[in-house]
Amino acid sequence: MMQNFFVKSHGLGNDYIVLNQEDITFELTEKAIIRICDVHFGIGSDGILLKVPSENADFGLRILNPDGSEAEKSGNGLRIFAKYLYDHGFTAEKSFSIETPGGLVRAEITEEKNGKAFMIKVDMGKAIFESKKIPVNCEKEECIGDTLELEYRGYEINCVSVGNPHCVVLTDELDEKEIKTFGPQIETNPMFPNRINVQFAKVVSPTEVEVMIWERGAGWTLASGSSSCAVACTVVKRGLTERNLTIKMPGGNLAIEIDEDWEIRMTGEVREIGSGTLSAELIEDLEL
Ligand SMILES: N[C@H](CCC[C@H](N)C(=O)O)C(=O)O
Repeated sequence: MMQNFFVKSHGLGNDYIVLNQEDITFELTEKAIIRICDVHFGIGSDGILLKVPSENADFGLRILNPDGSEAEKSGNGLRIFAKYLYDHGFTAEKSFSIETPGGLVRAEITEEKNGKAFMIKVDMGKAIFESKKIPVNCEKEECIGDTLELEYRGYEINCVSVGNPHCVVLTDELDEKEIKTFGPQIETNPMFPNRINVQFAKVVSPTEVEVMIWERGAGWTLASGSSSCAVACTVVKRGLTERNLTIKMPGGNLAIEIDEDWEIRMTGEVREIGSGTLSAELIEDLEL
């Protein structure tokens, strides 16, 4: 592949730039990540997916947030990466394993469109509710239905890990202004040693939940796969919905299945936006 070749794709409006560790001629420092993800000084995206070698799976993946931090897992990122591997000739298989810092998952191309991957299913692994494994500073074994006091108000929260950490707030009314105000306060609250992804979720039926997202290290995004999994696990655990449900986000819907031992499967579409090479001038600026 060409040096500094990139592909930009989105899963329901949650967009990522895919790079291959073997092709890049620069060090992917925090500064470089921030610059590449910047919509004005870079390509612009909700993060970078970096293809890396793996000893334990067919492929390896690192997930980098636009603030330069690294995530353990990304649901839309895994679906976008699976499409990249299939469409750009890294595999002819329709099912393969991917190792992430948050665990090993399996991806499957379930539907093609004009010979390219379209619908992708990912076995996201098992939900973890134990506070110390999320991690959440909470005396209780699980942080479900607990109160988090912020400066001007409190929230009842439900915390779960799907490889990366999540804090779910159940609400009757979704308000973009509210999550953009309190999302960052929850994300960075000292209760969460590694910070946390935040979702506000409204149950609309036994099989449908509407969600708004404030992502750790990325802020407001139109969709989030791991957030969808975290919300689904929360509403199932609290007996509010069935185990097979649709998570509806501003960017689109994901189908989530939670089985009896909290294994999670997520299915949804991915679309490629474009591809190209990072200019030498951008690379020069990264090294300033
Ligand atoms: N910002 C997240 C990673 C990306 C999650 C989201 N884009 C998804 O599709 O799961 C974190 O720091 O855990």
